[in-house]
Amino acid sequence: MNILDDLKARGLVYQTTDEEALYKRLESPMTLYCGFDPTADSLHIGHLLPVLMLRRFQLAGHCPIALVGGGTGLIGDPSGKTSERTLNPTEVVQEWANRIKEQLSCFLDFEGVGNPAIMANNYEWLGTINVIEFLRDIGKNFSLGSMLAKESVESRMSRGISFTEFSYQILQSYDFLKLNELYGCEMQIGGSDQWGNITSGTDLIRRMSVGEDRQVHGLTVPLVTKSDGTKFGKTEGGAVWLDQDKTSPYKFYQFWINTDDRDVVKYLNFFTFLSIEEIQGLAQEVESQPEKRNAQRMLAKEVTELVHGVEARERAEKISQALFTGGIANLTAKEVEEGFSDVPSADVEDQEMLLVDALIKVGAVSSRRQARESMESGAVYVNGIRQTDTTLTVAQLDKIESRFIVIRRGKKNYYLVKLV
Ligand SMILES: Nc1ncnc2c1ncn2[C@@H]1O[C@H](COP(=O)(O)OP(=O)(O)OP(=O)(O)O)[C@@H](O)[C@H]1O
Ligand SMILES: N[C@@H](Cc1ccc(O)cc1)C(=O)O
Repeated sequence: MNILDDLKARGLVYQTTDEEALYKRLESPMTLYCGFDPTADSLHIGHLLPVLMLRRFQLAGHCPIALVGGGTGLIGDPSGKTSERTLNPTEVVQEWANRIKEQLSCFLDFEGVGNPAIMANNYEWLGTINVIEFLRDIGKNFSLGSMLAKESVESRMSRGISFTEFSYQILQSYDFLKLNELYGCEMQIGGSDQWGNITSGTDLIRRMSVGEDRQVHGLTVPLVTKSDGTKFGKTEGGAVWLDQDKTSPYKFYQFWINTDDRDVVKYLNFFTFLSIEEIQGLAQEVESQPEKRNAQRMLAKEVTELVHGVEARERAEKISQALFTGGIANLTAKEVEEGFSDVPSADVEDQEMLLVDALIKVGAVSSRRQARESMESGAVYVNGIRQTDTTLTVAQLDKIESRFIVIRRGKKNYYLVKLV
C-alpha cells in the first residue's frame, strides 16, 4: 500500500505539491525531512503530529531526517505568529536545541537496517554562512514579490515585521536545498502553517537545478483543532509538553482521556498507530456506548505509551483508576507525588496534630467548626477511607510510605499532607 493512501484515509494530508508525482515517487523509498525550532526547552503535543509523521514514513520504508533548527531558532519563524518574537540568547537556544534533539531521537530508529533515520542541525550550515555568499548565491533566487506574498509575511505587513523574520523563509529554503545535496532529501513535511516555507524551498531547489531532473515535494498536515473552539494542546496550566518534568505522564494521560467525543476518532487517526479498521471499531463504540469512553481510554493508553513508555503509562492508569474509585491506599509514594502534584498541600511536622487542624492547614476547611461538621457528616476521607472521629491525630492515621496522607473532602476535592 502506498503510504499516501493511509495518510489520506487518516485525514493527515492537508496540502501537497503535485500529488500525482508525489504518489508515484512514494512507490519506492525516499528521504524526507521535517524541522523543529528550539523555541522552548521541550516539544509539545502540537509537534507530535509532524514527529509521528516522520515515524509513519520510516515504518513504511522511507528515510526520515529530523532537523533541529539550531540556526533558524536564532531568527524566528513568523509563520502563524501575529507579532514579532523576542530573540532568545544563543546559549539558551543551543541548550534547547540539545534537549529537543534528545526528544526527537526517541521517536525514530537511527540504527534501522536499510532506512535509518538521520538527525541534523541547521546551525551546521547556517552558522557559518558568509553574508556575501548568501546574498549572491541564495538571495538572487528569491523575488521580493513572492516573498511578500507569503501568508506569514503578508498577514504581518500592517502590524509590522522585521527584516530578520522576513528573511526566515530563505533560511528554511536553504535547509531543504542543503539536505537535498547532503542526503538526497526529496520532500519536506510540516504543519499547514509551514506551506509557504516549504514551497519556497521547492522553488529554490528547482531554480538551482535547472537542466537537471531534480523534482522535490512538499506535504503538510492539518493543524489540530478542537471542536469546542479552544486551542488544542493547552490546558489551564499551559501547553501539554512531551518532557515529563514539565507535564507528568499522569497529566499527559489525563489530557487525552478527557478528549471530547467529537474529537476522539480524529485524534486516534492522528496520534496513534492503530489500524484504520481498529479505529472504525472504536468509532462505533463512541456512537453506541459513549459513556464507556473506550475510545478515549485507548487513545490515552496509546499516546502515553508512545511518549513515556509502558511503565509510565501503567502508572498513569493506576493513578487515574485510584482517583476514580477512591482507592488511594494502594498507591505508592511516587504515584501520589505524580497524581497529586497540583492539589493544595501542606507540610506537617508535628504528628500529634489533630486531623481537624490538618484539614485547616491544607486549606480543606477554614475553621475547626467547619472541620468537625465536615467530618461528622461523612464528607472527609483519608487515603480513601471515611473518617468521622474528630479526636484523631495525624499519628493515628495510615500513611502512604510514611510520607503522605491524601485527604478528600466531598466528591473530588483533594488535598495532600506531606509529613516532614
Ligand atoms: N496543533 C498543531 N497541529 C499540528 N501541527 C502543529 C500544531 N502545533 C504546532 N504544530 C507544528 O509544529 C510546528 C511548531 O509549532 P509552532 O512553532 O507554531 O508552535 P509553538 O511551539 O506553540 O510556538 P513557537 O513557534 O513559539 O515555538 C508548527 O509549525 C507545526 O508544523
Ligand atoms: N519553521 C519551522 C521549523 C523549521 C526549521 C527549519 C527547517 O528547515 C524546517 C522547519 C517551525 O517553526 O516550526
